[in-house]
Amino acid sequence: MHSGFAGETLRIPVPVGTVVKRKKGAVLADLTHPGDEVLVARGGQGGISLIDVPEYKRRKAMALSPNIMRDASDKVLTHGQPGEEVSLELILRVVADVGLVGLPNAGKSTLLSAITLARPDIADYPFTTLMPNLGRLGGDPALGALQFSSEATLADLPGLIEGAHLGKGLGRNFLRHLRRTRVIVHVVDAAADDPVHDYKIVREELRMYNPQYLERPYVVVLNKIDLPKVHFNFKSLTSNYCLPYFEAHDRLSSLALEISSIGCEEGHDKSASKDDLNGHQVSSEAEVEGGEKELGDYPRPQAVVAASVLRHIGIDEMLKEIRAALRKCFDHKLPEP
Ligand SMILES: Nc1nc2c(ncn2[C@@H]2O[C@H](COP(=O)(O)OP(=O)(O)OP(=O)(O)O)[C@@H](O)[C@H]2O)c(=O)[nH]1
Ligand SMILES: [Mg+2]
Repeated sequence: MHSGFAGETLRIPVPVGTVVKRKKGAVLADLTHPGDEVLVARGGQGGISLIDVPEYKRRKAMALSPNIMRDASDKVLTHGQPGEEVSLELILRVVADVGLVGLPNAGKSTLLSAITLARPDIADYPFTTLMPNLGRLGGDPALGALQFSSEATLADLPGLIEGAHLGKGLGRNFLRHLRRTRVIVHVVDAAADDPVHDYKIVREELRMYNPQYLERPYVVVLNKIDLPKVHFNFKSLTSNYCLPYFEAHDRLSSLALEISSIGCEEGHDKSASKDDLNGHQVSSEAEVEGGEKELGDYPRPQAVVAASVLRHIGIDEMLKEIRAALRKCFDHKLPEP
């Protein structure tokens, strides 16, 4: 019996981080490492030529298979069988250690380009970034060999808006990219009218999409401090933080203080304490456990740093804090996607 050459294996290259699942079905593979492969459809059984097969064996094979063909020169062949056909869904979840999140125009892409060799599009209008951009942060030169390496991949994500978890803006399309990140960096435009409100919108969107995101160590970058408005805005920041005229110059520190106080000490659910930072009574533990956790019940930021990523102000301090957050979760296992 003769068989022809086997057909070529069809390999479809996909980016690292691709999840392969059956359309509306089970996940077949999560390709998180370079070189990972998965067989999604087997090739068919090849056809066989019976030309040189002795007559009695040929008759036997022909009797066994209904799948027989005679060509013009009376050569007998059995047909091959078609290969498997599958419908798949390929979902990309980028593999990055750090995810940059914030409202559109906050300066996420500018930040990425300031500390890595990535050159994403940057522009003064919302939704400049439509797909995640990745950049590689080098190790900390201050550390010697064999010490903790803070090399990390950063993902700059498209801007978030209120209702993103429901699909508004670019919606859920990119919130899933945070799944594999260990550390989150919130980029906040400190020159905006109400940066605290902006920051809360983003945290709230993360919470609504996946509350686990709020448990991860995070750093808040108050960006654009080169703009005078950041330091001299005589309007109140929020209703709780009305700044009298003579304190207006200290807007930035008040902003940092207010943001760093949103949340609880790690390991201490705010609900366990009767008083919050402002001395207000908070709900009892039982009440919070029974209901949904609020932003204040999740950990506070590791750090709130002021920077201008465009003018390279505060970059060292920012990197120090991002590296500290990375170091903190260095040994922690990533949650299963
Ligand atoms: N003055 C000042 N402008 C900045 C700073 N960082 C970013 N910008 C400007 O802010 C605008 C938006 O910057 P991007 O980096 O594109 O913002 P983004 O957060 O990536 O925006 P999206 O991709 O739309 O979500 C650009 O015009 C930047 O030049 C900063 O530190 N200071
Ligand atoms: Mg961008």
